[in-house]
Amino acid sequence: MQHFEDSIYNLIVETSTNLPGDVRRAVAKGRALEDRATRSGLALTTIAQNIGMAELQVSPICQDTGMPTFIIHTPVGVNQIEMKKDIHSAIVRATQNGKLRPNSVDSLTGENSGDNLGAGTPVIHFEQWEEEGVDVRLILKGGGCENKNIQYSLPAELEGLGKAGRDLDGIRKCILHAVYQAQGQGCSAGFIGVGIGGDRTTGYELAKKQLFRKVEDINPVEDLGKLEEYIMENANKLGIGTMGFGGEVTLLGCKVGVMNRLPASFFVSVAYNCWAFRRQGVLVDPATGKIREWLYESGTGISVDDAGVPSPEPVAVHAAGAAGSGVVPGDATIPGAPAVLPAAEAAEGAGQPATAGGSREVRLTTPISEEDIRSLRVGDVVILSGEMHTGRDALHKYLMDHETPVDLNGAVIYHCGPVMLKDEEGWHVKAAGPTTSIREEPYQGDIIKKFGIRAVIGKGGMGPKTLKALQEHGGVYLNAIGGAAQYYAECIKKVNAVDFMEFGIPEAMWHLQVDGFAAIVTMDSHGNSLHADVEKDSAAKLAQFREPVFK
Ligand SMILES: O=C(O)C[C@H](O)C(=O)O
Ligand code: SF4
Repeated sequence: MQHFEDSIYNLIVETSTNLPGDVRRAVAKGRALEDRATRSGLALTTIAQNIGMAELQVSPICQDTGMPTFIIHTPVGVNQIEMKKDIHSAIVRATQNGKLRPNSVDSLTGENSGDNLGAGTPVIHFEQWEEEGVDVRLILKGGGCENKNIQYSLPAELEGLGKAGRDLDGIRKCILHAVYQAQGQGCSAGFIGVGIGGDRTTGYELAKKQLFRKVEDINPVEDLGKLEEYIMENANKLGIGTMGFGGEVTLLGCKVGVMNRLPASFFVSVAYNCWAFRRQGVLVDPATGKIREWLYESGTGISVDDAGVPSPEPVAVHAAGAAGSGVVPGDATIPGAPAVLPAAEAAEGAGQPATAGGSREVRLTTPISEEDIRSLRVGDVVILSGEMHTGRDALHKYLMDHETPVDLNGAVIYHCGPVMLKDEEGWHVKAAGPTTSIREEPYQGDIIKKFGIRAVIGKGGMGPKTLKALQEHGGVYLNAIGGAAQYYAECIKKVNAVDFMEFGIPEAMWHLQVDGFAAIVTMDSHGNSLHADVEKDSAAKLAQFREPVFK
């Protein structure tokens, strides 16, 4: 198996950077359902553009390259210990080359191992089979969507849906609830794998295994096929939309599997995967270790455009130059502005009642004044230039009772754990999309006030405590498009400095010079929150699924 390490390295790179054909078709289908002029439509356009950029630059689609999880079938007699060593070595190499983010963190000390190896990482499941080849499948599932996995123990009483019994209809309710509770926080529109039965561990395993099925396959169990079809027809009626912006498309795929259970247990386990659904597989020659065959259709050449035409060449997406803050009315033209903007203008030009309608494009340069922030409203598109600072879990906790190394008055904090590489010239950003902001809810309001921060960028929105602080202090929450790591990396012109490297690369405080960084105001300083509105609205819509369907 001389070439096995190389084969695994290629598998990792392909999985991280090139979204497979079936997933792309699902994204294209979603785009066709969504009005392009709405906020969700614009988000899908950015996602499509990001998919193209990642492939072209052979860089991670999303900065969170997840928990590398391998499922491997080997013929009897193949040395699994050697294979494991090769996998580890390929993981280290992919991390060094910026194809994977260092993602393995000591749960007690918080220390990042730096090479993606550590207790429990990567995850490798071996199984023997009677075929002659070695089948290796890999999924890179990020932390944000992993956090939205959910397990139900039936019978249960479900919010909005009432009683869910130990039958197909109870399972139906669990799945709809799972989609609802994820809101936009797992970077919807998502894919779900569902495991019925098993115990708490094997139920989740079964759910994750469903994610290895092809998006377009047909369930061999007739009842489960009907259930999948029903979910695909109805989950979109929840109106959560891409990134939780509200809209027509919330779910791109649903796969359900079943196994036996104990008489006393009835688990329904749901694995939620973001749109950045990165999984691939290879069939490997057991003698040489060379790749014989790729197991999922390559994404190359498969358009993510709803019209089915080849995607346009990805272009630089930053807004060019001119310094200074200023509010630009929605119909103004900004040369070289991000791709999201022309579509927003088109919406207004056509006078469509898009949810993004009435929004403006506002250019701001850091540090930002309170006056500029107070003028912003939910729905405005902000185009930022100047310096911003990354900060996520470790930094927020730290800042609660420490000082900051840089002046944060008027500053912008970006909830982001980037992929970074260093060479003789210094640090380079390889991928830099937003992380789920709600994790900072316990700290954010206090931190905003303590340091005079004016804007927080992240994804998925924040809660009432932060909203109150934004109102009192004069701040905004800006929602960037989750997973669009190449799109945002392009806006980062320079790494000015870094603090707290001891937190590890994703958690360090990176001081980044940006130009034309576009994000949407989803929480403003007047007490408005798009996230609260969408959650309330989708909760009301969930209740329409209360009555039994599968009797
Ligand atoms: O860790 C990250 O960069 C993002 C994470 O996957 C998330 O969705 O919050
Ligand atoms: S940021 Fe979004 S797209 Fe990336 S791994 Fe997390 S949930 Fe997935």
